[in-house]
Amino acid sequence: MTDTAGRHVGTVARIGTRASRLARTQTQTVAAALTVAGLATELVPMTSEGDRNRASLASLGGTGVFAAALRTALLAGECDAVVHSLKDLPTTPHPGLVVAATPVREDARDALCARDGLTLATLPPGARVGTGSPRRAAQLHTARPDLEVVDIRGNVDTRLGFVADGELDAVILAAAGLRRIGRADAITAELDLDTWPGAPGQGALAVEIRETDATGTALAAALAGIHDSDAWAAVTAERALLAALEAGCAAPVGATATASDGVLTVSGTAYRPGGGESRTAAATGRPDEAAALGRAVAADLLAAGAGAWIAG
Ligand SMILES: NCc1[nH]cc(CCC(=O)O)c1CC(=O)O
Repeated sequence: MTDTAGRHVGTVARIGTRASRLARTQTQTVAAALTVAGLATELVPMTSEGDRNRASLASLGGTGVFAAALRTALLAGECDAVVHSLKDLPTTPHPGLVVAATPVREDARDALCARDGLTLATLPPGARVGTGSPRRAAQLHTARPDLEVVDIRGNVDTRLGFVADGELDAVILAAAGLRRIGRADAITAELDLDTWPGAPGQGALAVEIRETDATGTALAAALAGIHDSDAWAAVTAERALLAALEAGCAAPVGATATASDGVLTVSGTAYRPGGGESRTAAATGRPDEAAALGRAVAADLLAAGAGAWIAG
């Protein structure tokens, strides 16, 4: 295959993927969309430290543990594109790489997956709820100080297994991931974004490629065809908010932005790590102001005293 400038870009776009069911499903979805857009694709399996290591996300260094190995392989030319969950992607751009597409976003909400159809309101006092996320832990402590929050790790199937085998009463997971792998049946309550914002970028995918392939290639053209500009504006605002707080994906920060019909709304909430206190700020503007809006919301959160909860 040659690009519009006649350069050789390989006959098939090789898309690197982590081995988890969620990662494979997400990569296959993007590959299928690229095939429809006229590009031949092939999946290349990889392993990341985030998948190998069962230590807590925070102790692994949080941001970037899932993305790092994929990015190294991409830069080494072992694959031509990688698909990330945007919420796992560090906000600092990686030298030599660019996010070339964000497809239409899935559900950005968190979901409670509890035994016996229980909801956040009906879980009994002392119920054991699993999450590895400081944001979800702070949200749980805030909404239900009487619950026991248990730090867990593992992929989506592993976490659902803790409820199935009775070790935990519930776990909190991203609704998007559950839907993508066909496990929406495990959801007993979806958590409203107004009172329970998800992680910045949650529910959105990012396709990252080498900067040198970003213009004039068949890969770039096909990616432009699966890009959703509203999803891009929303996640750009949420990630600018996170970056301006100098916080990573392990920070107790939720953000939710929506773009439609030329209007972008951005809201962010920072939590005291142990729960019990939070600050929320919001802004509205145009999609092309996404990054500035996100930074403005972050500045309001810092002015309201949220900085002390995010540092460290
Ligand atoms: N940190 C793991 C991770 N990264 C992306 C998702 C779900 C899919 C998404 O949010 O887009 C998950 C699992 C979860 O939080 O339940």
